[in-house]
Amino acid sequence: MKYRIISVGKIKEAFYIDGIREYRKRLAPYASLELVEGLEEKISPQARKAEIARALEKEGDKILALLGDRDLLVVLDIKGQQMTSEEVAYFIEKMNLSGKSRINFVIGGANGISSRVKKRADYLWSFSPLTFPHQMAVLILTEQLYRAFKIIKGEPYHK
Ligand SMILES: C[S@@+](CC[C@H](N)C(=O)[O-])C[C@H]1O[C@@H](n2cnc3c(N)ncnc32)[C@H](O)[C@@H]1O
Repeated sequence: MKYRIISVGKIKEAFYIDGIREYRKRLAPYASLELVEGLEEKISPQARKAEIARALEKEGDKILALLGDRDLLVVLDIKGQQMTSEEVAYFIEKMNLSGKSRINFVIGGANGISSRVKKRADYLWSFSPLTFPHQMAVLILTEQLYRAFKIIKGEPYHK
């Protein structure tokens, strides 16, 4: 199984870049994790609802264009289902038996994710009811994937 994070926004801040790089390095012995970023449509901070909606749809088109029949889609969504880290490990094991070839984790930009992408999702995953910046969501995701693989392999990891 391959794993791919699709982040609509770019990872720009050095401290996020460093943290994400570190967890991807730690993950490397367990899984191939690709990171696609920067699908964001440029809109002004004063953009009205209709312009935001159009941008979300264009971002949604770009995300959906990356997916084929053998792709599973997990959308990171504040209003999704919450899981413990053990449940994440079980979820990944179950997905690994699905017969598909890649799990895609999508993290939205400043305005979230289009409803068409959420409809295509196999799972909507919420880390917590708190809202995190997209870069932090990517960092949390890489750490939780690393933790999940340590649990799956029965290897120790500092609590
Ligand atoms: C700044 S947030 C977007 C906030 C936007 N107003 C919304 O409601 O989706 C950017 C992205 O980070 C991810 N994210 C932020 N907090 C999250 C959480 N608690 N659980 C899961 N994903 C989260 C989501 O993918 C979200 O689209």
